Amino acid sequence: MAPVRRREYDEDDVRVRPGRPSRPRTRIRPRHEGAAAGFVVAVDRGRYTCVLDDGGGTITAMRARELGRKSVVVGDRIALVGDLSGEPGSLARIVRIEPRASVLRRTADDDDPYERIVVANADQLVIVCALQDPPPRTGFIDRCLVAAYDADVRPLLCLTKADLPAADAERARLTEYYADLELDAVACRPDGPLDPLLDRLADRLSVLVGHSGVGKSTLVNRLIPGADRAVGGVSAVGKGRHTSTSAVALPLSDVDGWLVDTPGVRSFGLAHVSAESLLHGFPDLAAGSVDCPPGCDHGRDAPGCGLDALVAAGRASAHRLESYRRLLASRAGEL
Ligand SMILES: Nc1nc2c(ncn2[C@@H]2O[C@H](COP(=O)(O)OP(=O)(O)OP(=O)(O)O)[C@@H](O)[C@H]2O)c(=O)[nH]1
Ligand SMILES: [Zn+2]
Repeated sequence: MAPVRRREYDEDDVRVRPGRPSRPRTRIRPRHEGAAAGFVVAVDRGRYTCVLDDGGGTITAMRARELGRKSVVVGDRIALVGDLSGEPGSLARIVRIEPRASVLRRTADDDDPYERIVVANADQLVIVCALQDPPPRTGFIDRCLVAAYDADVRPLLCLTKADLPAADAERARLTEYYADLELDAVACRPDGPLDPLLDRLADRLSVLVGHSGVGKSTLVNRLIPGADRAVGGVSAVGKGRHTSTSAVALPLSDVDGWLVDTPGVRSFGLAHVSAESLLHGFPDLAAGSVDCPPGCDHGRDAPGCGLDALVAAGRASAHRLESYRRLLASRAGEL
């Protein structure tokens, strides 16, 4: 008999029946002891593409009924049983979702109560933003920062089209705007090396998010040759083949690490983020809230709000406060 490993049992597992010879009985056997570990790289209509930790093979799986209503999302670490061969037509079962290190959420709109998880276990949110064409929008970046801080995921600003004429001026403007934040940023140009970006992607699960046209697909295709992400909305392979709008995790070629492309996610609705958490997305303003009157909502008309005092004292930027209040108002359905 195999030796019993202690951690598989605890007091709840052993029931001693009174009045009988005290023979401990195992009530609960550790479930799916031999299950394989893996992680989810794509989700498509109830089918989950998973990569096995052991050997790195790719298999297709479905959810086991015992998962109940728990959703399985890209990035989830899971336990798999059944047919793990990966042969065409084979189907494994996901029997367990491991605890998530981070959960990146969004709602479709700021007033949409239905929140969905974009990616589990992400280490980093890469906010892709062009320096020109389209010009950078700090409102979008601020919104992504809130989502990142809320999810406890590191934000990285990735500035594309650094080769265009207005790039330097725009970059200076952004640096100034985010001067009070420890916000890491890299700039990319088509003719320049991607090493600074690769350094930051190495050994991480990174999620890319950006508006249409900022050069996200171009970037993914450079980082992962063969990824065939549609550039300019048109697939390199053929029309319609890459119109999927769900997230997909792709392995980086030159370094260890994964990149999650989120074609369907153009921005983050923040209905699920509380007003206080929203302030965490603005660490340069947060200090002001200690001087607020009790119950202050930090809104535009809040009397005696400490955030106004902070700006008046020159310790924070009025533009940043304006951006915070715009998000606050948008969440409250005022826009
Ligand atoms: N000048 C310049 N143009 C770029 C750069 N990166 C991308 N582009 C161009 O910008 C346009 C949009 O690029 P995409 O990679 O399709 O942008 P996207 O963010 O994936 O947008 P969608 O395809 O709509 O999702 C294309 O015409 C690219 O050739 C860059 O670094 N510099
Ligand atoms: Zn306040």
